[in-house]
Amino acid sequence: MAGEDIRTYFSKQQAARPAPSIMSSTSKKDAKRPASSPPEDSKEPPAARPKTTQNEPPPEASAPGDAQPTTLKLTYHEGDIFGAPDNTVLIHACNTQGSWGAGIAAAFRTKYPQAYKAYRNHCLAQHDPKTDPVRTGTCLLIPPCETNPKTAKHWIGCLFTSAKYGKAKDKPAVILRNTAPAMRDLMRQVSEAREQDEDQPVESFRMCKINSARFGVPWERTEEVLQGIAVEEGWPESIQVWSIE
Ligand SMILES: Nc1ncnc2c1ncn2[C@@H]1O[C@H](COP(=O)(O)OP(=O)(O)OC[C@H]2O[C@H](OP(=O)(O)O)[C@H](O)[C@@H]2O)[C@@H](O)[C@H]1O
Repeated sequence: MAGEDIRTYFSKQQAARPAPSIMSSTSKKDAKRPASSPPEDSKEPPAARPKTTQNEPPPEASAPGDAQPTTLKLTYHEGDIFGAPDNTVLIHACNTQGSWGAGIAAAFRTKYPQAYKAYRNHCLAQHDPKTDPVRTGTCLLIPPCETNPKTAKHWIGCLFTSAKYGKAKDKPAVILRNTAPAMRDLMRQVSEAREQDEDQPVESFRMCKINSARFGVPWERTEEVLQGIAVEEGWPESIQVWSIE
């Protein structure tokens, strides 16, 4: 991404969204929904949609000749995800219990102790795993917050794709169902953060092969879900997938 104009990296499609509360998706609007339901999408209100009959395609389906929406592209890279330049968002999958206990999450905990505190605070203080759990299908976006001056200025995107972890983790189908809304929530929050504070611009996105190890979902299934996400204005059109294998 170095040297690349970030305006070419983000989509220029028109959006019609009001601005934003940022960083956590637990907005007042969302507070009424149950813990396991994904957030509403920010598409046009239902009233604006054409009525359909049984013989007509659903409103989401495009008519013949319509331009297809741009969908998210993934590019593949080998190497250390943590070697990213400043202003990169590092994305990983998380449980809602406040644990970055193993796998790449444990590496995040070691490298970004302040971010780990922010994640714990979100799961255990802003929410409560027993009485008011973080909703799966959402994301916590943590801006660069480390106090060690040697630590790179990385944003961290925590995709809540499973409520629990270990043997109690959600089933693959549930994790996959949570993945697209969590990623869309991340995109929305990044887009809003860029509108609000130009001093901390997000310039690129790196993710590991989320869900694929401890969460037990074959990468190809997560890949298919991510590649189906329609890109909205201000969202990145591509995400880098980094692996060390
Ligand atoms: N140091 C490292 N550097 C670079 N890449 C590394 C790496 N270590 C692993 N990878 C790769 O990163 C991908 C994802 O593999 P992971 O198992 O981590 O994540 P996941 O998304 O399946 O599951 C999430 C839950 O795992 C955790 O542990 P706890 O349940 O808390 O104990 C969390 O807290 C969540 O809950 C795989 O391609 C690994 O090869």
